[in-house]
Amino acid sequence: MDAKICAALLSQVRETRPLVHHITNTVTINDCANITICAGAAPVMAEAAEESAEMVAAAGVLVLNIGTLNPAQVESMLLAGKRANELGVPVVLDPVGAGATALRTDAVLRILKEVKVAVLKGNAGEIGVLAGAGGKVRGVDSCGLAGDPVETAKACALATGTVVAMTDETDVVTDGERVVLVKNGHAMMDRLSGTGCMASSVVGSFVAVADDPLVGAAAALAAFGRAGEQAAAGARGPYSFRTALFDELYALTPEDLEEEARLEVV
Ligand SMILES: Nc1ncnc2c1ncn2[C@@H]1O[C@H](COP(=O)(O)OP(=O)(O)OP(=O)(O)O)[C@@H](O)[C@H]1O
Ligand SMILES: Cc1ncsc1CCO
Ligand SMILES: [Mg+2]
Repeated sequence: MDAKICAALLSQVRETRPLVHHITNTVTINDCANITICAGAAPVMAEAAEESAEMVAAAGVLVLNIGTLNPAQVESMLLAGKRANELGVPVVLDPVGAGATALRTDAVLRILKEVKVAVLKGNAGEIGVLAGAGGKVRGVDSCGLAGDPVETAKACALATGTVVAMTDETDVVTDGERVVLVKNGHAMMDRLSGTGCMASSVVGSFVAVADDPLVGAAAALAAFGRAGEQAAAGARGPYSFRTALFDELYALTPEDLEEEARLEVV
């Protein structure tokens, strides 16, 4: 896993333009659609239970995000997720707010039990909760971890049988054995609602074209983080940063990513 692979995957997303089927929250749904386009992929949001399994047949990846979940939406996620498994379409799960309420925690555990998830992408608090390692979540925000981030992410990966992508200042991507740290990004990304959801959309875009979900997730977080670094340069505050974040991901070249991706394989 190195910066060259990140660049190659970015090119591949743009060449193949995979369809990224989202069942996601109402807060950031539009941001997720547009960041997917800026990554080079094609979004579709389709959550009705009457169509979610049908839509996933056309997709390169399914992104499930429980940010504004309700019981009917969870049933639709399960239908789409099971169909994705039958078809070999990878599934990315964003456990937004897991640990904040029982509904959220239970929904994530049920999806993980009934659907084979390729990548579980959460913030530190969410992953800590799902690892049973003392994470804390208030609303949708991480209140941090009790223990070591790498050990927590590894424990979560082993407990869930997924690749875990735990976002923070340094992102930790692991399948429980291999560990990649991604050091791209900017603190401004934490001053804006939805960067975590957008990170899941970008992860989905890359996982759709990658042979290995761990490599796809790490490359995606490097690309998104690099866009964040570039966007912060001219931003006056969170909202001008937001606009620049889309523009910088759209403008990101494989050459720049190969030079600037800051990965550490541990
Ligand atoms: N302090 C930071 N420095 C660099 N990058 C950061 C920092 N905080 C967050 N990021 C980046 O921002 C993105 C979102 O991560 P974060 O952990 O904030 O998600 P989140 O809290 O779930 O987001 P949200 O709930 O607002 O959608 C990731 O790509 C992460 O790498
Ligand atoms: C603020 C918020 N509440 C539910 S989902 C969401 C978007 C970012 O997680
Ligand atoms: Mg955050």
